Amino acid sequence: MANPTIVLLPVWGAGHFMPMLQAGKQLLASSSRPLSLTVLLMPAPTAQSASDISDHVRREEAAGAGDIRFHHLPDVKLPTDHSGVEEFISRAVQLHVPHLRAAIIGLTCPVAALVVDIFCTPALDVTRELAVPAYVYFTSSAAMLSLLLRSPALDEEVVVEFEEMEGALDLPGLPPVPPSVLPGTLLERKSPTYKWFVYTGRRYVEASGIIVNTADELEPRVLAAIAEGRCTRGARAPAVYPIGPVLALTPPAHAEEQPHECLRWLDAQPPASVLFLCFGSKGFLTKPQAHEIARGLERSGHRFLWVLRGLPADISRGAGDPSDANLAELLPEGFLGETNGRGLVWPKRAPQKEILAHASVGGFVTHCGWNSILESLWFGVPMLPWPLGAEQHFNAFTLVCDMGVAVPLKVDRKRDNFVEAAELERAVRSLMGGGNEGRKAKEKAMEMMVVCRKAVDHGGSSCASVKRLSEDLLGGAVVLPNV
Ligand SMILES: O=c1ccn([C@@H]2O[C@H](COP(=O)(O)OP(=O)(O)O[C@H]3O[C@H](CO)[C@@H](O)[C@H](O)[C@H]3O)[C@@H](O)[C@H]2O)c(=O)[nH]1
Repeated sequence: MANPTIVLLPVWGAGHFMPMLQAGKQLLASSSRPLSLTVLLMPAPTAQSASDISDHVRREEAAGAGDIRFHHLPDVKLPTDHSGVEEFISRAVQLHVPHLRAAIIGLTCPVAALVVDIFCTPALDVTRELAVPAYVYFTSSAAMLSLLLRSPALDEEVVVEFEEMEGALDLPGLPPVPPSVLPGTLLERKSPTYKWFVYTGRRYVEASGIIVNTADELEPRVLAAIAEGRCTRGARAPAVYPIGPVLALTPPAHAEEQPHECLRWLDAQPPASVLFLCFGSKGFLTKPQAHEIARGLERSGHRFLWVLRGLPADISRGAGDPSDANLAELLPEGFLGETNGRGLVWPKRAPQKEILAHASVGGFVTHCGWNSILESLWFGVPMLPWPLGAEQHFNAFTLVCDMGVAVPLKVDRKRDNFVEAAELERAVRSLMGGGNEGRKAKEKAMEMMVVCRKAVDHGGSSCASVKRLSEDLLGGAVVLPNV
């Protein structure tokens, strides 16, 4: 009989697809018996995501490493009347449920599990029907997982909107959480995205396990709280496998390849002197905000490498990718000339991981996507958190208040996450200027770098977790009637 296969159902965003595939590859590599990967690809909703994914698939197929098969699911008519990204993805996944079912039934080998992205809760219906073990691949932090698992209880305990409640929220394993940092999905209880969040929290307990892109040593208290059932009202929570940091690191460039222009610019800068600003795969800035940043950076006097992206061409879809920035239109007149030599503004997607790995980078202004945070920790770079949406305000809170790897930045969430020039200048000076706050964040980030690398090394906690997971998957493999 053919080797058992792990079926992956990723969603298309850069912060979801790549880490999930990478995790799947780690599982194949650490399994004691041969396993294969079947990756189900839902058609991506934007041209950029579609081309990112097909590039990635092409590279994987060309490399031919491991037994990995990609299976394209048919097109569906995507929703256009959604109220948020979460609802958009979740409804798209719902439309794919029949295709998913057919794809799994059509497999001609035993199925070890279906591993679904955090947005793919509707797929759990298929695993239940076919009695296939279901696992969730959680692309965000364990802190965020604890919030999700605890959300059905919070929904009953708190009767007003969270922002109107008195005091802080109790999330086991974390310092008291101010409601103002909760993900936007939780801030309006009547909204479909709120309902989606609580529904997801309720259904996660059905999974055989939750694979989390974190390490035991990064979030020890939260992981312990989940394992002890303190986030699920004492009920046994699904087994949690912290296997991170899972980072899809770019292989070193061939000697004959020219390094990226941003890296060549960094080569000419002193060690740890450059502040790197990048707002994730979806982040873009308006002209007033870009002006404010420009003024803040100029006045701070520090060196910077700023990835500045413009408005998506089609903003109505909620999932649009930012466009290449028109710098002449977005930046104040004269800014590029005045900062020439100590600053570089890059208007397109940049090789973030390679930039964070560069010795000249000393700080990172990040939108607090979980992958960006892990990448920053992996290279020991302290952060200035500038959350823009999703669970990023909550991530920013944990970076500052729990991990201590970031200097706080005042972001006005009620004004579309606006940051004033003076506030940015203050925070940049604090992070990059050698003061107490910045030094502490740097020390902590260096500590976390060691922790992250140890965790995935042989004998490390995440390495052990991947092994345990691959054994559990092998043990649970199901033979469907078609085999
Ligand atoms: O110019 C760029 C911009 C981004 N990246 C990469 O793109 C990924 C971005 O991932 P992440 O930092 O997680 O941000 P998002 O793409 O915004 O991720 C979504 O998914 C994450 C994981 O669930 C959530 O934490 C975020 O809030 C959500 O917005 C990272 O690997 C970056 O290195 C680049 O290489 N170059």
